[in-house]
Amino acid sequence: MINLVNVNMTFHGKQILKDINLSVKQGEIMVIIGPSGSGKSTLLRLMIGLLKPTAGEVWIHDREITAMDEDHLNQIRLEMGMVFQYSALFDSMTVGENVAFGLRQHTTLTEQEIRQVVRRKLRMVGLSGQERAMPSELSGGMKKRVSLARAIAADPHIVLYDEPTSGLDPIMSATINRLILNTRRVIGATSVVVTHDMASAFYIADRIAMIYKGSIIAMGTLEEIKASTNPVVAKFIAGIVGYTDKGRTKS
Ligand SMILES: Nc1ncnc2c1ncn2[C@@H]1O[C@H](COP(=O)(O)OP(=O)(O)OP(=O)(O)O)[C@@H](O)[C@H]1O
Repeated sequence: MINLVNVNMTFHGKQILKDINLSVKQGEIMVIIGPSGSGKSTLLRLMIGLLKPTAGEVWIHDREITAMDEDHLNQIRLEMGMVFQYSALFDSMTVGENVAFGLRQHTTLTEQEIRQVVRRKLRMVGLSGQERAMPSELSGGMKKRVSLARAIAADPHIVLYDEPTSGLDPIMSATINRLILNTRRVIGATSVVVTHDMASAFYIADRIAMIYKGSIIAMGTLEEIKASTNPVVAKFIAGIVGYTDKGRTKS
């Protein structure tokens, strides 16, 4: 369970997030949509404690994390996995070492146990036998899948995804979408997915929250979002106000 209470975030005097209240239920897939620069990635980084809000509270299960020191935050992060926007694999490590990284750092599993987990997670993302490959040998979609295998290596209670389908063709996007659903089914993880890909949002979301200029302007099930009378929401989901490949919004 994730709970954001009156969260505000300011960078260099500019308010990026305003009075955000967001509750993600156990096992739910919450999708965050919104134009480029509206504060979506910032929201994810607040949830995993990489940023501290200027004001407000961030609750992970029953613990409020904003005032925690790094040691306590690291303990909380053991229960969380994050799939970063650009996969963020360690280029000098093999695929297997990437997936094993967190397990080696933070668990007491033996090497044999770690190898078994790595094999299982790579199988889950359709990359069986790729342990020895280097990230540079992989396509973008494969890198995303390795990144997902790494994020779920320790069976986290919470998985955060930052633009998991960006830059992928429709077939690979569909594969990633199915993996997100499968991850929730297999490990029961509470999931937050930031995306500008409306097809993906519609496919995987239990609920959708739309951020616009730092505020949540709509939240609800797919049907509720589709029925929104807010013109900004209606235009966004119809693709009229949206994200372009150049990272700018059009209106
Ligand atoms: N560490 C930082 N320091 C200063 N400004 C920042 C920082 N991180 C984000 N910002 C600013 O906050 C705003 C929101 O950024 P954020 O990355 O959260 O948006 P986003 O909705 O995820 O955008 P995109 O869809 O393009 O990834 C942007 O104007 C960005 O420049």
